[in-house]
Amino acid sequence: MAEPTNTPMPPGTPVRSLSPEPALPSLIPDASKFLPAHLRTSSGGNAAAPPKRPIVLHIGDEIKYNPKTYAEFSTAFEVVRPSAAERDRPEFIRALKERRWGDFSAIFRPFWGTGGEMGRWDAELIDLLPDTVKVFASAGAGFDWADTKLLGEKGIIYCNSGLAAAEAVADFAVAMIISTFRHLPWCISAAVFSPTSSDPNTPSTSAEAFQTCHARATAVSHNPRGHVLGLIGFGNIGQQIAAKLGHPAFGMRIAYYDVERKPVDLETSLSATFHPTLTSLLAASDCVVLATPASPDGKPLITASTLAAFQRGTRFVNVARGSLVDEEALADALDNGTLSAAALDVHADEPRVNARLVEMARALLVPSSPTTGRGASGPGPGRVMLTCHNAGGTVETHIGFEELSMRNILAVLKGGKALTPVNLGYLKQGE
Ligand SMILES: O=CC(=O)O
Repeated sequence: MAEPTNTPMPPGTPVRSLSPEPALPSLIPDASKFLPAHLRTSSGGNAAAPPKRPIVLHIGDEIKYNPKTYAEFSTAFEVVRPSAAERDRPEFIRALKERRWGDFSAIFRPFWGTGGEMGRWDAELIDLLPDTVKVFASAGAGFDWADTKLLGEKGIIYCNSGLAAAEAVADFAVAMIISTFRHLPWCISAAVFSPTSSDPNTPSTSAEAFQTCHARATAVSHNPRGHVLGLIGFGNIGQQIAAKLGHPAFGMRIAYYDVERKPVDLETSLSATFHPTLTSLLAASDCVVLATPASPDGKPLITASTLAAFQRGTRFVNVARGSLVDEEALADALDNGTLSAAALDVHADEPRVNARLVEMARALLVPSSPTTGRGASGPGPGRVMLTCHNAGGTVETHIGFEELSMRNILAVLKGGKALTPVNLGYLKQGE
């Protein structure tokens, strides 16, 4: 996303795009060779001797995919990697207090699955950072695991890696959007159904489940073409979803809401219609997709009150953050027909998934009066698709996470500009 879009919005601003926009040159260099990492694992002993090169605190797994960039990175910097035990929050705090890793200049988290063991980067951790820290570059499009405002106020630029994840997230969103139109969870689960329930509405044999689905899914399934896809957040991810599902491919009509209206030529190239308010977007959409970062205050955007603005029978997809959705209100909306289907990759209380939504995802209930889709009311089969925060998770994303995080640190510590900063708005002038 262009820097302004990715800069934190003023308090109270509702949404912005999930990922940065500037086109980077390929983030995926030759990854064919595995470079043994020249890493110094902290011994847990005394502070390091004064460094000749800036120290980079590398949290999480070793670099796997980008040997060329890592060779440059580890030549330019002294890379210090705390052990797994040191990344546990109490030990991490102890180490920061002891200045065990010296006066480091950057924090580097190249992976998504590791490096977060110390928990949220809140005031407790940030206040312990040495004044030398200039940049924190991390894997991940989302950045709700760090108080980026406080980091900015301390003069530390936080760079996310949404750009590297955008294609994977957009691809996954496409699958989820199609699922809401075609009731894929029903089609999949009926084919592999094994009867366990005594519920009279539930098919009692797998053959019956198969035939029921085969016969009845038609009545509630629709082609996406011509339907309005309402994107909340129109950064790199939202734009890629629009490009994949709009004209000429799937022929959906693209609408979006973002804190910043995008340039007209971009709107034109994606045939996207801007809505100045969330309510107006919701009222116009046949399928609403969340592609925006978590609210800075952690509050949900999709609540009973915003759900009231949806058209009856709308579909809903979340590939952004679970905290953006009041899941009980969402389950109510599925129960009362406000929503005809939902697909959620992210959940409010991961790794736990809302029990009502799980029940709906498992349901093989036959609709008592199949409708034409919109306006389907009451529990219906296959209306909820739930996945395990998988949208961004591809090898290509991880190659990009590593590369982009290193490039951000190289840029900032060599006196240049961060590539994908998200908190410049909180840095004092001149920093
Ligand atoms: O959720 C995934 C990410 O933040 O990249």
